[in-house]
Amino acid sequence: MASSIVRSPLNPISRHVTCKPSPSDHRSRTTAAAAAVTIHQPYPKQRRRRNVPVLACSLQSHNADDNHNVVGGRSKTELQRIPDDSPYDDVSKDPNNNTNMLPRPLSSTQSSNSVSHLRVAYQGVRGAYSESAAEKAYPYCEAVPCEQFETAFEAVERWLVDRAVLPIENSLGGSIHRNYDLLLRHRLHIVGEVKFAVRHCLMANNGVKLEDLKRVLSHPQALAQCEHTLTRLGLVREAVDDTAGAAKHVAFHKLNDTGAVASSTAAMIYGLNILAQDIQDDSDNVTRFLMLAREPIVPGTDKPFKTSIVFSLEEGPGVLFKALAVFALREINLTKIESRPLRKQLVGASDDNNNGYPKYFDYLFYVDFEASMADQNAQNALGHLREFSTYLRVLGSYPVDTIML
Ligand SMILES: O=C(O)C(=O)C[C@]1(C(=O)O)C=C[C@@H](O)C=C1
Repeated sequence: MASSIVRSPLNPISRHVTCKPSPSDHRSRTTAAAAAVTIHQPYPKQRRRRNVPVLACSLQSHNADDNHNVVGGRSKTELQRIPDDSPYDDVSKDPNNNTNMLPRPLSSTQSSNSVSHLRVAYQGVRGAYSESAAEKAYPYCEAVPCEQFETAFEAVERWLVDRAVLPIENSLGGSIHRNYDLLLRHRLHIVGEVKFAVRHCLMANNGVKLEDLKRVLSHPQALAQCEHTLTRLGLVREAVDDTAGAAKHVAFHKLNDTGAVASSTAAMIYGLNILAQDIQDDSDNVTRFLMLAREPIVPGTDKPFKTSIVFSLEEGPGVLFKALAVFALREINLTKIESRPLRKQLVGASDDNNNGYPKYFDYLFYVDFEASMADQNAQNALGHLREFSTYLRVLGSYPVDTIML
């Protein structure tokens, strides 16, 4: 009986050549960034205007049509706006003195589903739960598939898309640590959250029966969420980049001893047969996704807001207790706390010595609390926390998602 997860040697999504832009050359950066979008249209019937995947590494296109698709309904000049880390973000250095290049704060309604024509990056291929979450967050959006989580962050930073929607925690599998780390590494802002009910199906090619299956492919989180069923069936588990990518791989290679764990939407898109439905260990299986943008939203007090922060603490007894007490004292409810190893170069901390011994186990604490940054109580709590934190960053203050889909 299989108990371990093995990483599939096959990457079902990426079959691409690299062409990295030079970081020093703005022109080559924007051109290469635009060329990072390549054509993949294996499914002729599309529900709505879809874009082509953003790849982890750029592919220089030689096809004139590719360039047309890169634009995806927007003008090329729009896509070639200056990225956030550009030397031109100070308008005085912009040769065209174009003030439109300056980021504008979003209003809290812009973070919500009232915005149309947005291009929204998600990780995975069509049929991934992240795509559905992106469509819940921005119902009229153009969902843009990305190879990796990091690609989605970069797509926003390079103005290839307007937002990214990425999973951060699941009620059965826990935190998606990679995205916590990427939130710190990148300078995007959390502008909203989406909670999405994840209902997994076991699927295979037509004619393949449950008893024919020897192994099953899926995202590691999805495999973990279906632990009981997969163990009962005695299937060898193989981890791939996303659930829909697993379904696509099984269909594309016409595998007859391998199934996939993915959504019913993925089964439909890739023409697979659903052998078992709702195979997650708990019927209440919810993934929380974050909506990310280049600019923060203006926090309000007109509806329930949540704020996400990250901080590190001075060394000493009871410091974490004191840090959490700043919220308890003000009756601010914490909804999530996560700790991750602190990589000093990311927060600019100095190399500490612990009584002459080097310190290897420094941590960052990610906390979500139920208050808006427009609320004086929350401002006071953070002012208090700053007194004994060595690093503090507000990742975003955004409306709470109260509608479960
Ligand atoms: O693979 C997908 O379909 C995803 O959207 C990714 C992901 C995740 O990373 O947690 C999202 C939701 C489910 O919990 C399983 C997988």
